[in-house]
Amino acid sequence: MVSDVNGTLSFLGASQRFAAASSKTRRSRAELQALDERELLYELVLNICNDLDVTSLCHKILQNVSLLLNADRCSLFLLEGEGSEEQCVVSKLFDVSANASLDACTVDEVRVPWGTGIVGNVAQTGQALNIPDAYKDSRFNVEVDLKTGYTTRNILCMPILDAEGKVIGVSQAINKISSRGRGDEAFSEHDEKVFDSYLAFCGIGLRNAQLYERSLLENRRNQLLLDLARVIFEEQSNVAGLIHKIMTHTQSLLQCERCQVLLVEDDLATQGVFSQVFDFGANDSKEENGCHLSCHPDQRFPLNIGITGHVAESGVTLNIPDAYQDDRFDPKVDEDTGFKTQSILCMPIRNATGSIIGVAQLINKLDGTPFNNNDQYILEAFIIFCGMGIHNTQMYEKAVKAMAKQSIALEVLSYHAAAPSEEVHRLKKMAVPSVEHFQLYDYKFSDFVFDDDETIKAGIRMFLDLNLLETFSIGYEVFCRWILSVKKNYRNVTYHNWRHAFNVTQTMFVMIKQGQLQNIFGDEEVLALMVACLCHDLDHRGTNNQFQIQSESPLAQLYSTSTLEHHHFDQCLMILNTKGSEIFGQLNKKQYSRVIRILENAILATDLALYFRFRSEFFTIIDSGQAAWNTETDKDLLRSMMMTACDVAAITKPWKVQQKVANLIANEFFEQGDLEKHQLHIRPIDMMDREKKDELPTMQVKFIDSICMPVYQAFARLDTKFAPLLDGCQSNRDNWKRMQEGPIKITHEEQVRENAHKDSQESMRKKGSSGQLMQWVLSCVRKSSEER
Ligand SMILES: Nc1nc2c(ncn2[C@@H]2O[C@H](COP(=O)(O)O)[C@@H](O)[C@H]2O)c(=O)[nH]1
Ligand SMILES: [Zn+2]
Repeated sequence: MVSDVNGTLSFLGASQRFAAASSKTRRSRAELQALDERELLYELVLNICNDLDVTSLCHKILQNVSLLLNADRCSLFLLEGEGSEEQCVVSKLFDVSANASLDACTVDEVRVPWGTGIVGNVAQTGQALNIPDAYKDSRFNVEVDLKTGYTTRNILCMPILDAEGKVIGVSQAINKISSRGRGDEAFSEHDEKVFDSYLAFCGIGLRNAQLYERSLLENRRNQLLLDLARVIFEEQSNVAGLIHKIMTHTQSLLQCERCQVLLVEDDLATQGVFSQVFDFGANDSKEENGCHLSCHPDQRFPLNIGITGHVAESGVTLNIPDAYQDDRFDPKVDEDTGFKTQSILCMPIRNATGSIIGVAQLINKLDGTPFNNNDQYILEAFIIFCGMGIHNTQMYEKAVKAMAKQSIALEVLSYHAAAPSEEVHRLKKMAVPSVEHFQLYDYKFSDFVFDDDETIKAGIRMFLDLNLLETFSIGYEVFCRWILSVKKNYRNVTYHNWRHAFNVTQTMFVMIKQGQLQNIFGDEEVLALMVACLCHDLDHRGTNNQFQIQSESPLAQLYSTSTLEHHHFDQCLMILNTKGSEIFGQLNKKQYSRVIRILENAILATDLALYFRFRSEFFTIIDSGQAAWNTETDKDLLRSMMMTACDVAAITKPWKVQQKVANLIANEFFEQGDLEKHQLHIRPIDMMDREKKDELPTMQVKFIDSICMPVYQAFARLDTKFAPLLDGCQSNRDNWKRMQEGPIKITHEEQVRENAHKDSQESMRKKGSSGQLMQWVLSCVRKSSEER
């Protein structure tokens, strides 16, 4: 250990201590004494001018001073705590004689308060003191003589100034050795001059050595901080491990008996306590595994007690030289352990936002001195890194916990999301009527005449008709559980409920069948599209993306764009992964990832923002007649546009159906508008404002013109098989347009057509019930073939 900038012991290595010492061999004492005064002064200046090690330099200065002045002993003090309240001079080397080696000279540090005694006085005034009889001078402290048994007779004490004339230390020569062999000779005026001249050079040399030492110190400190930063960023997974590493570094750097880190509880419910205390002793193992690091997560104690409590609450650093003299110190902490606390350096640890997350406390420096500014300076830098490291690690631990919680929540959710076995078995036993029974090939299909069970059966029928269960080896029970689970995961909201999803799926089914799209799409795409339609609004809350953002819902925090659509897809995956509902369970890896990719794109495509982004590209390839339906890009575009066409297909339905659905949509919009008014305190847009309900016809015309008409026109251009969608949309537009002027009068012809459609639906339904026996027979056949 060597001295630091303040003149106190620090951590520079022994090799560095002597590295800078002059390489020039010193002349013998006899040779030096033979020189005249000018030559001697020159020789002694040369002797010190290359030494950049403060301690070795001080030793040389004192040896030279005792030679130069014929003094028996010399001492040197350096200024510490410059400009602060604690400003003092601290002995560097004490009572050095001309022949004493450096090792023999090292003494306990003596601190002389500013202005006190002879040394303190010289430091304060910057004036030399030549005292012929020390015992007659009131400033002389006899204690030292009493302690050492040495008798001080006379003293020559001089300030050491730097190049700017500032006091940087004090040197003192004691007891002039008389040339006449008598003991009564004091230091002369001539000695004062010689001492003054020599100290002028010494001051410059000392300042240079101090600066050099400071730069070494700074270098070493930076190196240590870099090491610490590396350690901190290596260890991000566990707070205890990280703190152990930090404390090992801190203890070895600052050489103290104990190093403690106390973490503040950040859980709101238990705030106001230290939640974890880590204690590392100088003799504890550096190995994390076999370490004596004691961490007591269960020993929570209040924040407002003792030194650590004071620092945690006030955020102020405390540097206490004698703990027992400080009222805030609680001596009980030593009682049980037998440990004697002497000095304490205690600092708050802050995170990146400046909040106090803990406290670091160092106790008792190994060399018995109090903690100095230098220690404080180093610890401060350490603490910044520690704060970052602890904060990051805590965040990481929290994230790991949150992930674990999330997977538990998912497990629970998945359990409750699945349809109950009784329902699955009940459905499994039911007959599934034909496509004709439900009129599933009809663009004019409406679900209103069917109950929930029938919609489920119609859903199954569509998948059976497309041969998807057989193609992908989907077990019938698995499929029943899956479709029931999908239905169960739609909320009972006004419009975005199971019925809407079911109708969208039916439109997709007609488009595929009537448009003979199985010639373009493979089975995987058909499967993905049908699943996408049925799942595309899963867990919809009856409020749109804008509402999620405005209400800062957790969903919006998770996904900033296509918020709900991402959530619908997540829910879809959750059901697909639920035990017993894995309809993709028999797909090979390649098929599975392709189907999932198409499924995700299709669900996301129901965000109208994406429809607007991609539709012009679609219209261009349709109009150019250059569509390449064998390429993934064009097929992807086609699938996305089909999702929109199916999603808004209520607009193509017979007028009565359209009116009913438009009212459901409008009511759900108004419910959102109410929430916006009363919860978010914002004014809803006209479409969601129930006060503007009379404007529904105008809004429907706008909706048709801006969104629906362009997509159905494009499909009608693509293939006339899709024209009924456009016709239905056009007819509804006409009706809404007419309604803008007043209540609609339906023409006789329109009424006849509407009634005919209704009758045919009703009669198919009835036929379905009278033909139940037949269906039952068929289902038995299917069941027995499955069992086989
Ligand atoms: N103003 C109207 N908006 C409608 C109508 N039908 C549907 N929509 C809106 O279109 C999107 C479809 O996306 P979804 O996946 O959420 O169903 C959505 O914003 C609907 O509210 C209508 O007749 N009028
Ligand atoms: Zn939808």
